[in-house]
Amino acid sequence: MEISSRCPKLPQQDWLKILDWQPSPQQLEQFQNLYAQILQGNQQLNLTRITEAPDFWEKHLWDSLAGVRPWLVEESSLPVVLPDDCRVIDIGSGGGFPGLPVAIACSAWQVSLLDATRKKMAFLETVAQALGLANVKVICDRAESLGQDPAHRQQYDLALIRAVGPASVCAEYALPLLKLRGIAVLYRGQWSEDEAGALRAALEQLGGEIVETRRFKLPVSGGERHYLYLQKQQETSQKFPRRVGLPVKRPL
Ligand SMILES: C[S@@+](CC[C@H](N)C(=O)[O-])C[C@H]1O[C@@H](n2cnc3c(N)ncnc32)[C@H](O)[C@@H]1O
Repeated sequence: MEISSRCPKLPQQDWLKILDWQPSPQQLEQFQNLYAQILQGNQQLNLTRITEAPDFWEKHLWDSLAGVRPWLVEESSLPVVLPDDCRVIDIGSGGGFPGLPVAIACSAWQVSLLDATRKKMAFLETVAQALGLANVKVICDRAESLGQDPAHRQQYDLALIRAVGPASVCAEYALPLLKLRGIAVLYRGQWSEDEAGALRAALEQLGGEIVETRRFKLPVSGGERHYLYLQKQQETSQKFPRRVGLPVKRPL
């Protein structure tokens, strides 16, 4: 492919480090093509500031997959078994992270990428096609609206959400979209007990619980990452998510 040949090569080592998972040759090629597509899309759209190959590999690919490691390596201690054709939603997907790397790694999963920005979503549609990802769907909407739409409310086994806002806002976006017992993965950098306390208070109102918190160091830069696993224990009250803008303006 012409784009790939002009694109720097991604580092190939270290996938196994901490992640305990190794992509197939086809998946490696899809990751490389994803990198090429994102670099090209970045010329028109403000998709990401992470463009150097080692950074892209670590902060977009590796980090995206670290959040779903419990299912990648089938050693999950989480109280949920995801179905083979797991329905996943990546909320505030932006340039396609973590949803696209997850769709590449878990090809049986049905991954919906949700973002409010139409141009980014149109771009992600073309990327999914170029990569041959038949398991990816793109939705252009606000999380607050989708969470009140019966076609999407309580329809997902797994919600992924990275860099979209404070944890309680992410929880208000994610919990209504989950099936009962479904899991939301909150991708965080630093994480404190104070933040955990605020999140627990929000989850009490939303019918969820933090069932696990995992901490990893990124394999190259050593940056700290936390992955929070929230489970929906009870149906979320119909009053959540609140109307567009309110979760951010007045976090739970
Ligand atoms: C900082 S970017 C993060 C993108 C990606 N998740 C990542 O980690 O690279 C945040 C994205 O969330 C989207 N977003 C923020 N609030 C949203 C909402 N309420 N509904 C849908 N998308 C939202 C924005 O349009 C933006 O693309």
